[in-house]
Amino acid sequence: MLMTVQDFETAARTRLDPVHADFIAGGAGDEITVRANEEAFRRLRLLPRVLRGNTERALDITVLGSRARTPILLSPTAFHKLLVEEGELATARAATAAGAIMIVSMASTVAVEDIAEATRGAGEGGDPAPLWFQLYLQPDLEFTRSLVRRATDAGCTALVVTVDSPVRGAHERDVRNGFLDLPDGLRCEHMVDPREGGRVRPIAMSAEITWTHIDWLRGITSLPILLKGALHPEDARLAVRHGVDGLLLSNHGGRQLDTVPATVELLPEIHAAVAGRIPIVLDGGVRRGTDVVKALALGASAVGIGRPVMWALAEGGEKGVRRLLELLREELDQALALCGAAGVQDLTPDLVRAPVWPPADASAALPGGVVS
Ligand SMILES: Cc1cc2nc3c(=O)[nH]c(=O)nc-3n(C[C@H](O)[C@H](O)[C@H](O)COP(=O)(O)O)c2cc1C
Ligand SMILES: CCCCCCC(=O)C(=O)O
Repeated sequence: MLMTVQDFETAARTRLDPVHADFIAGGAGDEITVRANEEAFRRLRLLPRVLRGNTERALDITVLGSRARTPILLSPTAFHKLLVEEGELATARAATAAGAIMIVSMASTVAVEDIAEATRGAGEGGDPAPLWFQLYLQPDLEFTRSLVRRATDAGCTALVVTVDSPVRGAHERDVRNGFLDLPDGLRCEHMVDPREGGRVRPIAMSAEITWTHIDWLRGITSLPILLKGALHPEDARLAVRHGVDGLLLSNHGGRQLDTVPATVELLPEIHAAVAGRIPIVLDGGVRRGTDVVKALALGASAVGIGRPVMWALAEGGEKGVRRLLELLREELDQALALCGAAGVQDLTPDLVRAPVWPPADASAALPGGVVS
């Protein structure tokens, strides 16, 4: 029975090629950050309010003009056709059924136009859930401009620019497994270049990209721009100065620079740096409704999930992802109820505790004055 995100992973692993399971689970280097993301959520404690009389909870959000029925969005993940034949079409239908924002990866195996088409009429009242588009800025600016135009024309309502990848992280599992390219028959649909007779370009992860490129992007689009992967508070402040509309606080699920901090640990500092001027979405290690509550209480406007969607897609295609999103919604609603909250807007930092035990002034009272 699939009751938790962990159950989806366990079930998916029985069906998946172990090489593909490693591609999903893996991270960079020693995978210290992969583990840190989940551990950091586990370390935090919730301190609920009581007797608040909230019989129903509001889970809906509006972020950068995009309305969603849940604060849990689908972070961009590559290559869904590795897992099921329909690939991103299945994911997108499930997202729209849940009223969840899906961020389409630039490395998706279905084109954004087809993904948008698949979501039409599939949402509540016929409205599709919002689609956002993730970009790795390519040094070939004309090619990047054509991608922005495609995403805009397809109806995407925000651009998410991944900035943590001047080079690709060291995915040692993939190297050991020899998983260095997509199998025959699959391709990154957005990298097909009509100017070059339909050649499929490699995705450039380029160290040439600077804030000047962000200014350039700001100048060619009126869509909201979020930066994904800026972790330093000074870069968060620079993002605001460069006209960026939001941050996706992410360490790429531990797949880029290993040993960076867990995102939820950075959240208070980043929240203070942007000082409410732009919204923050957080991803990395979100596996439970209580994790969503913790991130929102600490200042995130929404959270993203990456691997859980991949496991659910591998386990059961569109149905699997639908069930996953329902499950997380149920967990979130229950956690809100137990916190005494009427909805996500009621979540405040005082509901979260990072335990330091024993407290400094109490340690003298322990037997022998020992600090454990
Ligand atoms: C298999 C896989 C593929 C990913 N592909 C992309 C991608 O194409 N673009 C991107 O910006 N991030 C990508 N990410 C990172 C996710 O967007 C997200 O930051 C991360 O998965 C969140 O952590 P979580 O997996 O612990 O939820 C990928 C992650 C995984 C696991
Ligand atoms: C060279 C293709 C890279 C696809 C990007 C996928 C990604 O970001 C990941 O973490 O994997």
